[in-house]
Amino acid sequence: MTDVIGGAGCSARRIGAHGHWGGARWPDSIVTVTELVIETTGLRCRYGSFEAVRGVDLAVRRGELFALLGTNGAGKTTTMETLEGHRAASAGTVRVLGMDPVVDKARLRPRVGIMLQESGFAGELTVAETVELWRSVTTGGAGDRRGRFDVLDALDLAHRSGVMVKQLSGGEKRRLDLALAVLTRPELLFLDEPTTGLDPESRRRTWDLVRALRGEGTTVLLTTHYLEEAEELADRLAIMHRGVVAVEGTLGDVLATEPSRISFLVPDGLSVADLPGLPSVLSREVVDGRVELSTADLQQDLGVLVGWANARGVRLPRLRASQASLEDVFHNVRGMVERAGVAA
Ligand SMILES: Nc1ncnc2c1ncn2[C@@H]1O[C@H](COP(=O)(O)OP(=O)(O)OP(=O)(O)O)[C@@H](O)[C@H]1O
Repeated sequence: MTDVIGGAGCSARRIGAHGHWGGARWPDSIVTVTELVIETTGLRCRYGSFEAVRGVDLAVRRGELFALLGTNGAGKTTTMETLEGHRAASAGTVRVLGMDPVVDKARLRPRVGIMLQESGFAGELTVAETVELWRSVTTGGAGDRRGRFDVLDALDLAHRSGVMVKQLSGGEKRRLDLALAVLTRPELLFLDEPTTGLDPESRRRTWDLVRALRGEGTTVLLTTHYLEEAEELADRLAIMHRGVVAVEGTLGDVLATEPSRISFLVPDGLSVADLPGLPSVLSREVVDGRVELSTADLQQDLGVLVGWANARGVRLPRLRASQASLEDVFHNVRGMVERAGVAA
């Protein structure tokens, strides 16, 4: 099991809990009764003497979209390439659709769609020829001929069918990569940074297509550097740093691992000493007359504070309350990993 902890009262799994997954709402029964399309246990991957992935446990359930986020060099691509069967694990177990992705690569290929960071298709072929070639490689020529036009259409590439791949723009190439990955309507789709370099409209189209596939039951493992992409699409997500998973769960679970904030100006005629004590406050600072609180339970502390003020007819000038953002959590993963004592 990866070395992770759960924050009190939330079901995210977070690194540093002395070898067990914590979190009150993470019932084992869910994991055991739901079919796992991807499962790794203690996954480790080496490049020579350098260990890029250092004991990762992943459990991706059928039909969910799981986002793998992380700092540069965290090991996301290495993990994905191992799941795709492109490299062997140096330790741990890996199951994809119940099979070993290296040993059973040929059996997995028709069921899995892969969008790599770099595709490397022949530049001299047209878009249509590339799609046709890829269709015959992956399905032996069988399959739905109409489907290929639908997917080119969905990604706004139909009008570029007769253009050579080398003449496509970077964003168009990326969209072609995605079109090829989804051509056979795979059960499982690996998307490695699918929207890097795309303009906002193309990104939106890509999200729509991914959502539609997920709606049809496709399981998706996505890596991305765009936090809003994970927020938009992911059922669950994990954030990696230096080869380990720092935190994992639904977006809500992951956000709940970081304190929320409340701030307001000290009301006229009162001093800081007059303010009420709040049950879940973690820290309190007063800067230039502004009270800044961090809290483990925003709803509870905000309720107590506002209730106190209303009962006394006190206004709390420039009152602001905000939950932690995914960016806040992301910024703290380095610290989480270091505090857990597993930094490389
Ligand atoms: N072929 C290789 N030989 C040696 N080291 C490698 C090789 N490929 C990757 N690495 C190293 O392994 C670590 C993990 O790399 P990986 O590409 O998996 O990270 P990543 O999380 O996908 O990073 P990024 O977000 O920057 O793309 C990095 O430190 C990288 O330098």
